[in-house]
Amino acid sequence: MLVKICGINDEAAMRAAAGADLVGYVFFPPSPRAVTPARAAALSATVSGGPLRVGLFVDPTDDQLAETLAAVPLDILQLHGEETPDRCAAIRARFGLPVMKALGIASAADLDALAAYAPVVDRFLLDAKAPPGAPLPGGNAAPFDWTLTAGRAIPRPWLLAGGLTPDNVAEAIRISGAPGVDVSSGVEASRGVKDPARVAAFVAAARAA
Ligand SMILES: O=C(O)c1ccccc1NCC(=O)[C@H](O)[C@H](O)COP(=O)(O)O
Repeated sequence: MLVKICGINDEAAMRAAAGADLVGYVFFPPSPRAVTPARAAALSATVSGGPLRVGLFVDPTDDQLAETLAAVPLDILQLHGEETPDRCAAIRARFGLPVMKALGIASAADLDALAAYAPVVDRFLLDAKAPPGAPLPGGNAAPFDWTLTAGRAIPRPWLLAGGLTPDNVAEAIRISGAPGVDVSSGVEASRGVKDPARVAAFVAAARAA
């Protein structure tokens, strides 16, 4: 079970997430969880040999990616915008890092899009579609119907995201069949502020599932 804590923006949360496999830094300024590349580098230094570092971008330019990577080493690029398969392929080739493509899921038909991305990405993050009027494309505490992925062949390793919490993650894994999970809002004390106890509880609950 792969566990990712997304939107890490302070040291206490980073320490609490040390038992996770992946931590996500949000490089999208409108987000309340956004960090600068320099801040992400400082946070990474908090935990030696810690989780893999995922950089979350929304329709990034090559310049944004290059400037970010010059300031902070990242292990995986998460693309959470409207990036096409061709754009994912170009980013992966130019920057030489694994790409995790986030896709919003609201119906079984949305899973059909995975086939076009599978040859050019390394992992999927299946999230709820942003609710109408939501200011962010992700991190909205919105779940999707977990039965949609049950028994369905997903053509790359994947993480389940959207509305997960320490209390529902075990059930979500059981119903969806997910081999990995990702959380942001569900481990926060208030929007954009991680609660270290909830972070640790989420990791423990996902590991026990
Ligand atoms: O978290 C954000 O602020 C964010 C902003 C812009 C694009 C994506 C964002 N988050 C993506 C994630 O990976 C979240 O962990 C995922 O959407 C689940 O979020 P939540 O439902 O809040 O747990």
